[in-house]
Amino acid sequence: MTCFSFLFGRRIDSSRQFGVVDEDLGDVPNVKCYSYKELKNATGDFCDANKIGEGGFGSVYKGRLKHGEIAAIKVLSTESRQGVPEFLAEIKTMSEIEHENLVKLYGCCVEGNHRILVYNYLENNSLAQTLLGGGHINIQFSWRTRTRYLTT
Ligand SMILES: Nc1ncnc2c1ncn2[C@@H]1O[C@H](COP(=O)(O)OP(=O)(O)OP(=O)(O)O)[C@@H](O)[C@H]1O
Repeated sequence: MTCFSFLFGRRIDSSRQFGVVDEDLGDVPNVKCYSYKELKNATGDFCDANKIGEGGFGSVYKGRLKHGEIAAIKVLSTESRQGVPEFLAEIKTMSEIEHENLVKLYGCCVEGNHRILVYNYLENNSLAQTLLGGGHINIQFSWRTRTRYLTT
């Protein structure tokens, strides 16, 4: 509850940079809120050495949270084609779904203009990279296996 009061409280400020949010946040379930400071510490100040990827949302960093959990920390970039509505939609969707094959949303950070999502960290990068090669991947599939995954 505290988290979403906080979201509401910051909506006006964040709208300057990310655009006004029309979404009804009332039905968003409780999600853990992280401080920007904790995520900054977790990622070594979002340093390049900890950057693990880049998506439509912005940069993704690997970090160690204060209780030791390793997390994938997705920072909404100001240049992102996605905005606060997509950020909120991702929180809503991911907090409602729990499945062994889906990444788990630990929580988010909404502080000033910072919009950050915190997920559990998955080894071996994305399935696409594992199948297509490239990057530092520990799994090596045979071409027969790759073809099977790509055609099913
Ligand atoms: N939970 C995670 N664990 C480990 N690495 C991750 C995790 N989430 C994202 N990444 C890395 O960050 C990259 C970008 O991920 P992100 O989810 O932002 O975008 P995407 O799904 O690749 O693309 P889009 O945002 O356009 O849908 C991924 O390809 C992956 O390498």
